[in-house]
Amino acid sequence: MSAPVQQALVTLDDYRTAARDLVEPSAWDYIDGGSGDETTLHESEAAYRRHRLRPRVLVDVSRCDTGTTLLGSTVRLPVGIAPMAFHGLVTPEAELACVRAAGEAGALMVVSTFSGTPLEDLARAADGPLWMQLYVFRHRPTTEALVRRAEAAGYRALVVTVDTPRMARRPRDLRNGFRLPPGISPANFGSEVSAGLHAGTAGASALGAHAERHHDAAFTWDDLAWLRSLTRLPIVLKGVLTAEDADRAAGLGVEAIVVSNHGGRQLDGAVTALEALPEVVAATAGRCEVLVDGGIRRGTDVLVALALGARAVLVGRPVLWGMAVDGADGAREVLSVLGAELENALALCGRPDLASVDADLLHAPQHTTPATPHHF
Ligand SMILES: Cc1cc2nc3c(=O)[nH]c(=O)nc-3n(C[C@H](O)[C@H](O)[C@H](O)COP(=O)(O)O)c2cc1C
Ligand SMILES: O=C(O)C(=O)c1ccccc1
Repeated sequence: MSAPVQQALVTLDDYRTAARDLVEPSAWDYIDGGSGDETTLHESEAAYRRHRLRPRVLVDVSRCDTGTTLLGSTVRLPVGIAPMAFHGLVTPEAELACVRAAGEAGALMVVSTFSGTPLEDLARAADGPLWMQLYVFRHRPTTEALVRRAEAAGYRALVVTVDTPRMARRPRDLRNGFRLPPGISPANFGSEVSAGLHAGTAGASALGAHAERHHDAAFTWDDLAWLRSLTRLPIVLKGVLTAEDADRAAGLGVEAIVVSNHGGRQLDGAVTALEALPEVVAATAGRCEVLVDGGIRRGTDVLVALALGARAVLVGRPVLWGMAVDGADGAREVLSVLGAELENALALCGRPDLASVDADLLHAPQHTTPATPHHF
């Protein structure tokens, strides 16, 4: 009998299915899971399914260009890799695989504070733009050192995550007593902050306990001014979901916002990022760039986000699926599938470039929560 034919992986969901069997179960749950009932996690993908496109015809789409700029850096795709902790959970090359894939795909990469590879090594391996994600720790010298190192290594922006004053209760991690396996540790700070991540307790997550101890839950808008004064790097706020906060951020001179509910991993029951996007875009009124993440799984999802005013999207879990399947090559393939789907969708929508994508591309959404409050 001949060997079974290896099925080609042609959608991001194919990568998810393939990755599931390759990742240790408690690590899979950490990556795949969300907080609470995982309502926001599921709704974040479903929100994209409720949009319908209005294609235009008889437009020259013999060449379609997916290129743009993000805070002045040129990218071939309006897609960045979302900051995610500990890529070593899915591939031994860890974050180095991801940096290589981002460079080959012409995509932005956002490096997590909790990368398992030092941020300087990643900068040396990169040939595309890198942004550094920052968790603000109670231990301010550690936070400040991360800023200085990101500046020195050539990172082009700081992405301050503001939806994680503490880690949400994530039932899968609590049940599994999730902790880091031996050999995987945060590489960007010392033992004063990294201790305890390998210790398991039934009913608790080592990462949750860590965030409780070290994330600064008292970090406020005033402290953001401190961060602003500390560095000339552009500041990006990740985790904004309301017009009020977006307006305040833009008023403080923040250069970009990532509309995000942390991939359904923080406040369960939160609005989806796609639903929040229009009010954030309206509130910022062009004062800063707006990106969105959470649940983007198809090229048409990218198109919907752009039509609602995002400049680009970030993609999280699918990149980990790619790396679980085939390291750097797998991550590059995931980005290339997404890019090919986007390019295909642009052609079939009669939109030869991203500048021609606007709200006219969208039919009135089906059964969505209104983005602006109802007036009864
Ligand atoms: C395994 C994992 C680790 C993450 N770690 C971080 C992190 O260290 N910092 C951060 O700001 N966001 C983190 N996130 C959230 C992502 O940046 C992003 O908001 C989310 O994954 C987007 O949703 P998606 O996975 O549906 O694309 C993490 C997400 C996952 C899945
Ligand atoms: O798991 C996460 O979503 C996350 O953001 C995080 C927070 C603290 C430590 C490691 C990851």
